[in-house]
Amino acid sequence: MSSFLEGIFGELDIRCSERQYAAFDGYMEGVLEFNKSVNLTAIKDPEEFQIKHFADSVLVTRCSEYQSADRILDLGTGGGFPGVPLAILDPEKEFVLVDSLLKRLKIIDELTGELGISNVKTIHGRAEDLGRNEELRETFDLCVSRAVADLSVLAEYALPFVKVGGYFIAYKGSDCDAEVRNAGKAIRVLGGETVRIDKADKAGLEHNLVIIKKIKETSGKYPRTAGKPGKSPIR
Ligand SMILES: C[S@@+](CC[C@H](N)C(=O)[O-])C[C@H]1O[C@@H](n2cnc3c(N)ncnc32)[C@H](O)[C@@H]1O
Repeated sequence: MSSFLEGIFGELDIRCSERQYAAFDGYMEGVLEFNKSVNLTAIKDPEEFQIKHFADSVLVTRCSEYQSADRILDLGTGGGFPGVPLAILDPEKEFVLVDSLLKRLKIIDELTGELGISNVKTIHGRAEDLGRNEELRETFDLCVSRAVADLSVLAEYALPFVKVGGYFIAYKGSDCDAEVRNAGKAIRVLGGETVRIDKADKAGLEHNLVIIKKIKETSGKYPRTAGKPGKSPIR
């Protein structure tokens, strides 16, 4: 199975050891098995899984903002994306995976434990609550997040976790210019500044990485209470 992934990673100039490929295979098999009883992903075909979950997750490794980060938060990780593939690729970095659904995190814990992926820690909770926890607030070099919320909402979830000088990278669809424009005020109010949008156009992938720098502390007013950012985004 790993030869298919090797082919895609080859196109992306990503190199892995046999052990890492075995971890990717084991994680996919585990997710697909658990997926029979707990909804983790709509993707069931192994090749599509490797493109949309593994290759898509690890494209961020080309960004210098990722390369220089040591402590990384994956917000709304679901079945472990992009956090687990990144943790397999970069065992020297520390990954914290947050989600409001405990069932999904327990599966990630079980699979990463079995596969010896020791640089992953999961935390259960909503971003709006955890973002006020002093042990987490403004402690991450980088926050990444894929398929969680509109950027104006996501900025309120993510930016409180990022250290001043660190980055938030949002995985977005191929056509996200209007979404980024609409989130301009929220990003500014929360202490961020959009640096650039990286377009992914390799290996059949179509997405954008929106790279936001944290340039000043987030006001103590944010994040607002659970549910508020979604109901009335900062505009
Ligand atoms: C569509 S899934 C995406 C999962 C994964 N990031 C991916 O790309 O496959 C969105 C996930 O975000 C989580 N989520 C949504 N809002 C959240 C919040 N406010 N705090 C924490 N997790 C949240 C959901 O529980 C869900 O697992």
